[in-house]
Amino acid sequence: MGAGAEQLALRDGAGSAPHGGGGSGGSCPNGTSMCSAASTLRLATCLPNALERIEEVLREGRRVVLFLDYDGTLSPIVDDPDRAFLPEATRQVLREVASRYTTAIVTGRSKGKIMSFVKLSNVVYAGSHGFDIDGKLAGVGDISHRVAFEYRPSLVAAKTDMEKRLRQYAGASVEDNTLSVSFHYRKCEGDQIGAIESFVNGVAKQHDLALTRGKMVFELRPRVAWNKGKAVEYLLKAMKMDGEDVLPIYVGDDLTDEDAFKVLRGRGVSVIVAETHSTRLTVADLRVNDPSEVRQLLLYFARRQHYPCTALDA
Ligand SMILES: O=P(O)(O)OC[C@H]1O[C@H](O[C@H]2O[C@H](CO)[C@@H](O)[C@H](O)[C@H]2O)[C@H](O)[C@@H](O)[C@@H]1O
Repeated sequence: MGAGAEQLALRDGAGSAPHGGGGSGGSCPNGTSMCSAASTLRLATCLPNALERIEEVLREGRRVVLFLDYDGTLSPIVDDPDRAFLPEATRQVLREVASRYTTAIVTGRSKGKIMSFVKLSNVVYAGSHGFDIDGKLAGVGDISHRVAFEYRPSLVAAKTDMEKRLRQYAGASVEDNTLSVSFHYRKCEGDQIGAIESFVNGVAKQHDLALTRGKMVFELRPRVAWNKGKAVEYLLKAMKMDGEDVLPIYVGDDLTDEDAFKVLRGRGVSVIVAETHSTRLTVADLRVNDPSEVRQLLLYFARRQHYPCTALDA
């Protein structure tokens, strides 16, 4: 871990080093033992705000590479997954940030869908939870990597099975993310969720797929050892950004982002998007409140004066 991140942790009111280092239990306003140094998992609300600490993190001068989740991070959560558009102000600042720092979007969305939402050519896209990577960086060239595409027929079959049962679960919808399939229950009655989970679990078993959980969504994906964390490791190498002089920063809100947070322990800085009333446990180092604070964080990168630029086309 970079010294900056370690200092951050030790000075944090939460009192624990995020990467298993020292420090004593501290004064988290929530007063919970989850904030103690002995625990790796901490309440998100115990974490310092990234907007207050980012300058300190960057002081050591490592070259920054940014990994950004989409839903709930760049784009606010909305009821209809097809209408989770990127706010125009965020697109503008993201374009600017990506012209200065190597930037990748790591999302559960299909690659096609995320490209249609973000509409920027100077970022790398890791769709389907990192199973489907595509992008082009000046000085590096094409970055393209698809994992477990042989599972596509099983995913299509699972999607068909789930669609057939949609009428039974009012409000539910199915989303094809190419190398994962989402079953959304945000608009379903609360008492249906148990039945939905058993149903989706059955479909997962039938087609030999893995089941993961997100924000009011169950997701089926190939049963292989790959996730957003593996995608980040792959990308760091492919981007030629895997040296000790590099500081990877990952911002995300969902459970699937924890895989990436874990990979960055001892190596980078992870920022969870979680509101002040959140009960979420996380291995992240820092927190921001919501996508508008993510935009403020990006704005900080866009406006920063003295920085080692890492986007090779800048
Ligand atoms: O990795 P992410 O970019 O965070 O994608 C994870 C899932 O996000 C989307 O679902 C979530 O956002 C929707 C729109 O705000 C919301 O309606 C839904 O309840 C959330 O779970 C997306 O639709 C999924 O396919 C992604 O896997």
